[in-house]
Amino acid sequence: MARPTHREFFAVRTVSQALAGFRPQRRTSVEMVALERAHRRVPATAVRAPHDLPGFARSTVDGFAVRAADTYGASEGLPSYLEITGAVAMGRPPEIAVEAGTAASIPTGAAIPDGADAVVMVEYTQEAMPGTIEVVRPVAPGDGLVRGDEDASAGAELLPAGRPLRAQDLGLLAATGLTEVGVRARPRVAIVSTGDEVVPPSTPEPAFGQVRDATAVALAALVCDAGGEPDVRGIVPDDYDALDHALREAVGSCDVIVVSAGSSVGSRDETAAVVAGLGRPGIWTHGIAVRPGKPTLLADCDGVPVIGLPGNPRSALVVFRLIGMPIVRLVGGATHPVQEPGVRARLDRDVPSSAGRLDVVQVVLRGGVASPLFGASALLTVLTRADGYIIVDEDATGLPSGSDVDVTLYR
Ligand SMILES: Nc1nc2c(c(=O)[nH]1)N[C@H]1C(S)=C(S)[C@@H](COP(=O)(O)OP(=O)(O)OC[C@H]3O[C@@H](n4cnc5c(N)ncnc54)[C@H](O)[C@@H]3O)O[C@H]1N2
Ligand code: MOO
Repeated sequence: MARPTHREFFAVRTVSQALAGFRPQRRTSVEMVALERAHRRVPATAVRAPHDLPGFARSTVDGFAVRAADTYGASEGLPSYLEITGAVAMGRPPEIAVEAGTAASIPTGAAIPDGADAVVMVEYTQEAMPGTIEVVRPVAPGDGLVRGDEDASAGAELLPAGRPLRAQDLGLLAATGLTEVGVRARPRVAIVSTGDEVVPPSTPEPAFGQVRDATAVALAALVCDAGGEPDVRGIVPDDYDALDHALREAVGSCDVIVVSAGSSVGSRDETAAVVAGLGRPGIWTHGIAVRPGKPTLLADCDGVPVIGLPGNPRSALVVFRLIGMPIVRLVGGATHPVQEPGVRARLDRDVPSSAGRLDVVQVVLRGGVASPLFGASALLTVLTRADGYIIVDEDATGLPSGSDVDVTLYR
């Protein structure tokens, strides 16, 4: 009698072990990009201020540049009288200096003239007679202005390495005259779909038993979200040689490889065998204690991280968000923790879970109440109906109805 073949994977790693322990060394190269193209790109090194910013002391109000001491004790009943000796023009060096008993009119943003150490807002002055103002409120030195190095002093770190550039970061770089920035190239991420039954989404009428590839295009979108450049490489049949060929090609031209399906223990599931022979050190784990997504595979093949995702599209997307996107970000130099948008909400049903396994549960949000969505991993609409998801940690054995939970929102 033929002995039944029995293959098995072990969920030997938890999600946190995977996130902390599977840290590929690979980083993309550095390229210079113009600010206009730098949004969300990742600085390869910290950016330092080439000079003081703003570079000269500036007024922050419309008013009069003064010596603060000349205004001490000023009030409505007992104003200080100051002689106006001139006006500072916007965008030009001041042509006058402020001496004791005098003031210069100044607009918001203009350079503070020599001798002045504060600016009185125009609202706290009035013209006593032509050429003389009354000041009815005292100012302290430094009031109504920013110092020449107050935004940044020369050499100070403006932006950290590894934090994707945001709109305000681009504004700061522009203000310092840095019109280009050195960033990591976008990691090129190969997306390989496998399965004899999987056909392109454009297939008008799949044969009975065939399914359209739902995963590749969705993974490509998540790759973009993680700062990568998706390289969708089509559908490979459940065949060792075909998959071996497809993955070898990808290793030569990509920074990360994502294989969807074929990670489980069925007779057609070739991913692990192919990945094991693809490069060193090879498979880091085959199996992660997560639901959905247990048959996940992580490998480093000659410096290229390989992520084998479960075939069910929903599971694939959940795992890629949890474990794949951090890998893409890391290879692309993003070392800063990502704050996903989230809200607190109250669960309206019990959520069961087993200890030792992390569960990702989709929820619908209505007025601060989170309703869990249940359904087989094969069902995509559980994801599309959801507003976000909650995580039941490894050490919890479920969450009771009424618990306050953190919901991570799908954007
Ligand atoms: N005996 C066991 N069977 C299964 C287990 C198990 O632990 N023991 N785990 C189940 C879980 S959980 C998942 S997830 C799947 C994962 O299987 P594979 O990664 O080997 O993937 P396949 O078997 O090839 O496909 C599963 C399912 O997904 C469909 N699929 C695959 N690719 C696509 C795609 N690109 N677009 C749309 N749908 C896709 C495929 O047709 C299958 O229906 O294994 C369970 N079984
Ligand atoms: O891992 Mo399966 O991915 O639970 O559906």
